[in-house]
Amino acid sequence: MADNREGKSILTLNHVTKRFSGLVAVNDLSLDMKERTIHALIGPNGAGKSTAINMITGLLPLTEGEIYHEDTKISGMNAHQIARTSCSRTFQNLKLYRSMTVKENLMMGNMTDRKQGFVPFLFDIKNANKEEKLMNEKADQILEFMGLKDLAGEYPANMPYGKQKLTELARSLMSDPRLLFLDEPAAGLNPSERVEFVNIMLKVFDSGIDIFLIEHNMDVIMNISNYITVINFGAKIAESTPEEIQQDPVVIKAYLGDRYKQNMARGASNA
Ligand SMILES: Nc1ncnc2c1ncn2[C@@H]1O[C@H](COP(=O)(O)OP(=O)(O)OP(=O)(O)O)[C@@H](O)[C@H]1O
Repeated sequence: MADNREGKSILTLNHVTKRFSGLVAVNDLSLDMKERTIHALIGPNGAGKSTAINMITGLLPLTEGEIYHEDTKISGMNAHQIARTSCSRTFQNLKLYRSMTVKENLMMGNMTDRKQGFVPFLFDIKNANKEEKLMNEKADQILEFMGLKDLAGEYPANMPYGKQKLTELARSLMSDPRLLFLDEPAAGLNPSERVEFVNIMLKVFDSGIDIFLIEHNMDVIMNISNYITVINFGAKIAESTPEEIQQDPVVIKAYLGDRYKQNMARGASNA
């Protein structure tokens, strides 16, 4: 896929830093994600990836710096305000409601992102009924799109982990995002679930939603991302296309390791 570096910026981080008392978790990180791309943020454990995504989506305040979604400054906004700028996310650890069915989880996801909040919804019965009908239809469409229609009435605990992950992704689509943040979407998936998830991610991208993702699985990263930013100890050490990143000696030393390089060489000679 083309990396679209000349395109319009959809997410911009300007000199973003996060300090937890003495520890610098994210250190002067700048990044420019272009629209119509899948942009990956990678790095070793503890490099600061989750902290970065938590700041971008409003779960953590920045210590320094600024973040923009297109031309809107989103640093300083809370998570709900940022969600209303057409950003949506999934989490490293699933956050599904265990006592609700798959479809109820989708509808609840939309409820928490509602523009007027939850309380007016409770008192405005006429509009609430209309809105519930629309949400119902939308949930059905998304479940169909994601291949989850047959599981609409199922409870998450009764489903394989891969389907639970897909349910979380489906719920994140209920708010009509333009930009989707995925925090380790392939973690815990078996190889066939991983293939299914990647295919669905690409389908979501093809539907017009740009994707920013954190992921440790290099097959996933190298196969689907257009552009990669690599961080180590909170600071950016490289950014480029997947082809260039996997050849970058600094990235190999800090993260990918010599074993990855040898596997790549073996793969190339077997091709
Ligand atoms: N709330 C917190 N308070 C103090 N330190 C924190 C907090 N959250 C994260 N850290 C520290 O900040 C650093 C970056 O952590 P972070 O979870 O962002 O890394 P990561 O790259 O997402 O790691 P992983 O790949 O293991 O998920 C780590 O040293 C971590 O211990």
